Amino acid sequence: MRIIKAKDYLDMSRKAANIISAQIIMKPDCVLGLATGSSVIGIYEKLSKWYVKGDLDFSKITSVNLDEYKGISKENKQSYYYFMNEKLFSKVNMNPNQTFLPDGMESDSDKVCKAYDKIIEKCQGIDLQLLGLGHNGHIGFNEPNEVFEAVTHCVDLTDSTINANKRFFNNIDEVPKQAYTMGIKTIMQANEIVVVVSGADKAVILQQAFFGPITPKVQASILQLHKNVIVVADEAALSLIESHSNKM
Ligand SMILES: N[C@@H]1[C@@H](O)[C@H](O)[C@@H](COP(=O)(O)O)O[C@@H]1O
Repeated sequence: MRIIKAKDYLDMSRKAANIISAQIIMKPDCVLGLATGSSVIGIYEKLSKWYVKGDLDFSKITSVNLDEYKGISKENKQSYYYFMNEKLFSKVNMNPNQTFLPDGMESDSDKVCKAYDKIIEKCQGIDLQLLGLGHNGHIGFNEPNEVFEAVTHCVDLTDSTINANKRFFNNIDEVPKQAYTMGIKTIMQANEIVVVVSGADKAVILQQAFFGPITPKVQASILQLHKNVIVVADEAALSLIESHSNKM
């Protein structure tokens, strides 16, 4: 695992966007595993700008997103589909037939999850997986658990996640209680993983996830076992980590 220290959110976004750009330039038909959340917005802004400048071409890229709320339509502004479309897909020349998220409107969980795993399987491997880090250590919507779930599944969101995400909704009752998420095995099979973490409020969980014991109670801790993980974090998020740590 490599940790790249960024000055602040903007610097973190620029550094992470550079890693993703390098992937796109070196392999124009790569498969990107994409994420939602505040931590990745700056990255999508950079990638969109570089596309407009003519530096990046997304036409051959395939993307598979980590997760989607259950019971929310694509048109709903809080859906992850809407987020991805607004922040990235509509800003670059991605082929809409090659961007995938779990179908939040399908109530048959088994059907959605199996269909999504088929899509991922057809991609023949994720070249680069982008991840944010939840305050409870979740990646995608893999919430603290007794086990690491392997493939796409339906999750009951924890109160802390519902609470953290209520800022995007009119009130807490509107926050969906369930979501579909890619599993840990699928994430771990990605060739390269880039985790972005920003802010003092993520300092404790960053320390637990990357320097604590590997446990399904902190799902991100499994990333310590991946051979090619880059954590791009700002100074505030890294404030509890000794700068002489051999991971930095
Ligand atoms: N499902 C998403 C995660 O994929 C994301 O990493 C996390 C952190 O979000 P933020 O970057 O806004 O802190 O939030 C959500 O719950």
